[in-house]
Amino acid sequence: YLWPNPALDEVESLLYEIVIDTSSLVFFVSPCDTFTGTGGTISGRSNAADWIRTAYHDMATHNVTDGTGGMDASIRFAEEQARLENAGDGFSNTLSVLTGFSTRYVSIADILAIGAVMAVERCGGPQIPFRAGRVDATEPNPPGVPQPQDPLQSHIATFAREGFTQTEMISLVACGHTFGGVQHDPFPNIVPELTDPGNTQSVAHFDTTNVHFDNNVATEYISGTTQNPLVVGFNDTTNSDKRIFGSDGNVTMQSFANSPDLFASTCAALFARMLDTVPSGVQLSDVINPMLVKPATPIFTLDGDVLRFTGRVRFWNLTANANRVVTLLWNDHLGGAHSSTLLSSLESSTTYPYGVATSYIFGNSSDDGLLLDPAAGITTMRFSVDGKLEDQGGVGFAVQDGFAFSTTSCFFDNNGTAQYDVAVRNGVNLTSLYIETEQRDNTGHVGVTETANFAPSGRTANAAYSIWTVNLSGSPFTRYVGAEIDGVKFSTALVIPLPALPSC
Ligand code: HEM
Repeated sequence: YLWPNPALDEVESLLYEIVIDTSSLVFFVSPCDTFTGTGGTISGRSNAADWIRTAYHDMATHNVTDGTGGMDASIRFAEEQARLENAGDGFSNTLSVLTGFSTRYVSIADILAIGAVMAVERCGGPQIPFRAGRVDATEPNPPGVPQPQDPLQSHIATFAREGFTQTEMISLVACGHTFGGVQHDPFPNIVPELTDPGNTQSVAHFDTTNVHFDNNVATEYISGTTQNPLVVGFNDTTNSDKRIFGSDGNVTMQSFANSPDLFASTCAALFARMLDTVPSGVQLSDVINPMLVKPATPIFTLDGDVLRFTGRVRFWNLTANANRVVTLLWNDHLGGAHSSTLLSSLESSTTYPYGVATSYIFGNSSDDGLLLDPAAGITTMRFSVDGKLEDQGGVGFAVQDGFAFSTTSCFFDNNGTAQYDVAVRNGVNLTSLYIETEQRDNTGHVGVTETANFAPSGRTANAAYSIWTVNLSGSPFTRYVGAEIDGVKFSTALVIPLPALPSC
């Protein structure tokens, strides 16, 4: 994809800038027996298993014929969770962690899919190609998740309705059931109460490595040692894995038992298909790979006759070179071309599981040349690394300097109201300039509303920019400035008041 793309930029970071700290999604599956529901790690449960099961149950309502259902986060509705086919608290546990990671740009459905990917990848499984763009359903889907007591023919028909062949059904069930197990509480007719202080929720696991992706679900099944409660359960009616795994004479399960690699590659492909099963009309992105050159959204501040340009750029897997020279090149509105060597003192490197990111900050000090003449401004950036040009195949990295925060913003101390000034470049095709606020609705979905409009103040900032203004009270931290320029909407965090506005 081409930068800028706020939605894909965020997803790319979630997938590849993997740091395990309390604010990260992967924290909740690190280590893989982490369980944030009742009982913690001694419960016999795991977030990893819950997250994978949740993704399947969200997808399982899909109907290939009419294109309804699929990965759309409809599982978040209480009406779906109350159905017998969605027994257990695994869905509410999953959503209580993952919903908070959704944003205006990344839907809950995308986050559920990323959660499943992280659970598999961080717990021994293969890398799963990821596409973004799932759309959150606004109401529950009709029922349609398979249950253990259903006959084999019904399971085959259900997976066909979801878009999977019988062989794919066998495989996908095995791929899912390498994690977790069946709990006593929601399934008392399958699992008896276990009196095990290390398994307080009485979970009968599908294989002996229940928080780790591996082919033990197949090797234990083929060798006859399996304790999978859906294979050797005391009630044969609910032995759905036994009927499903054996439905092709064990050919598929035998192949998985023979080859961990075949199991891993089959699961990677089928998990991807499961997660990419979306209602018709939803358009997913291409597979998201790490971006080799990825700027962060630049921020412009207009200070009198100076346009300050601050930003950051991240390079992926650069070859080590102590004397590396990275240059930012840019074109301006007057036909000029400029360059500035980025300071190695502002370089930092982070090693992530899938690669090394090397970042440079630019424009936050006065000596690296990014104090621009406002009339010239900037239209596009390019980078050069040791002489090699990085410009998205000639397109460049387009930058929007049509609006900039103005340092004329100020604070009326008497009543907590601030005057927010934004400078607008003369001559831009500006349709509207407004304050945005984000809020979650009662289903967790993040919406954006335009809550106030800027108006021209009649003041000019300099020959190139005029000031628009709005007075607002309350915290700026939840607010964004939005602008529609040439029919395209841009949004940027409201950073004017930082560190502090002067008094008006
Ligand atoms: C005919 C198809 C299927 C049936 C009848 C079935 C049935 C079940 C049942 C009864 C449980 C126990 C849930 C609990 O105690 O909370 C379970 C757990 C699980 N299922 Fe399935 N399943 C099927 C297909 C799948 C598929 C296709 C996947 C994923 C690709 C999957 C992933 C999981 C996972 C990860 C768990 C463990 C949850 C946990 O331990 O919290 N299942 N399944």
